[in-house]
Amino acid sequence: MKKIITGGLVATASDVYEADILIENGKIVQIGTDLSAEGAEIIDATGKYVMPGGIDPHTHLDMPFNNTVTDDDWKSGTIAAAFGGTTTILDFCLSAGEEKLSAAVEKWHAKANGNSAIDYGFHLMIGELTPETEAELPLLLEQEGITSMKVFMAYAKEFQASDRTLFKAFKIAKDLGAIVMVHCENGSVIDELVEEAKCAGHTEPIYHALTRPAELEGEATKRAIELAHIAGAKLYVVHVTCKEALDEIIMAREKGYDVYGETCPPYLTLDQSALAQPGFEGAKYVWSPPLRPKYHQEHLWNALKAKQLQTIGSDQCSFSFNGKKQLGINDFSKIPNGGPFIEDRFSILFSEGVAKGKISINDFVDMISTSAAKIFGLYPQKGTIAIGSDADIVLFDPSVKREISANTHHMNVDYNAYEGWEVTGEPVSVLVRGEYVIKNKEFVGVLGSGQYVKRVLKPTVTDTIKV
Ligand SMILES: NC(=O)NCCC(=O)O
Ligand SMILES: [Zn+2]
Ligand SMILES: [Zn+2]
Repeated sequence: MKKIITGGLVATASDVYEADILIENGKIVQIGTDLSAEGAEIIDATGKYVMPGGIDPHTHLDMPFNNTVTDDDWKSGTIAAAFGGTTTILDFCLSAGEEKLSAAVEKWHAKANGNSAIDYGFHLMIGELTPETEAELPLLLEQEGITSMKVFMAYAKEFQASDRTLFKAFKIAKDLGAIVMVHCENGSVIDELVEEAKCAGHTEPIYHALTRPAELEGEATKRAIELAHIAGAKLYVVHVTCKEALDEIIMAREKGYDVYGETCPPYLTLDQSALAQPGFEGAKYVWSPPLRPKYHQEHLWNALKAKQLQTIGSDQCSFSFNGKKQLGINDFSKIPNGGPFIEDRFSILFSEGVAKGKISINDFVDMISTSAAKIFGLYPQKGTIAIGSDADIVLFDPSVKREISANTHHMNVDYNAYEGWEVTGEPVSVLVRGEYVIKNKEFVGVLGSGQYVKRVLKPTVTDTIKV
């Protein structure tokens, strides 16, 4: 079935222009004025931006974590993502204990297959490397088309890897042409601070933030940067929250190091005081690294504007407040870490960024889609509006206002961290490979129609597209 999107303003990472788009067999086949094609369905995009579908490079769906499992699975998570303008997610495949990495990938395929409303790929999540897992990596990454793996410098009881493993991961990634994503916090020192706080009798959610100071994110970020540099590898720092980490990233990029950075909507818009609310309310805002004092936000916006940070991930990792968050009612260190952000990533970034004049519409498209496509090997199949690209397209109304609420969101959680916020701008219709998933704000997609996207490893660091 052919479709022509007409009357809208096409927005990419570099341009904004009036044009029609002809879609055929899931691809963009023509961009121009006054297009026509026999039998084509005409989609009127008057008053809307026509932009590439969002690529969310950081989600955790149906993931066991902190002695429980996230509340959004592949069904609810990908429907919510689609409502929010996201057409591809990259989710983290987690191996449990001694499990082989290939078994984890198989498990993740089983979770996603038949359940995803949008396209998807995987990152590998690796703990301490063993000779067995190390031996598996090259073939696994190549066969599965996985170009990225995440290593944790925190969460000692679950995933924290030694510096030696981190360094090995960088060397392997360099040889294969993959990128290592690193959770940069000094987990060992955090554990000590947590013990101290608990011994002093502190139980409240705010101690989650107070025991994970920004300096420990800055220190770990610097360590990861230097280890990646010595190994000659690319580094992607996930969920950057603070000036201390930013300073290290900016310094490294100025020296020409291959370092990329991601931040997430809450770090740009919410602050540490959310955890200090009376009672247990602050548990809704417990994730890692934690929310910081407000002044960090300006540094993050400036870094985005200056392209020192490249992407916005949701870090979707949802736990209901009246459900799993209650595991930490008497002990802040037992509150499952994570929040629900897959659905409002577009709205928050557009409303707080573009509508308030902090970033341009081109910056927005770059951060929400294009940069992630380039860094993780999806570009130009995805991440742009161009002839030959997948017709993953969002019709975005920049003028509409709506109130965010758990009563109307589509995530499988009983709260929204932005409850009551009025935002400007909303995805109205969303197409994945030319098929509607959201049509005039209604879900019309098919669970299971989302396809697994294989990516291609780039053999050398210098071959990669710089963003
Ligand atoms: N961010 C968070 O608190 N939960 C998800 C796991 C991670 O990305 O560290
Ligand atoms: Zn993390
Ligand atoms: Zn995460």
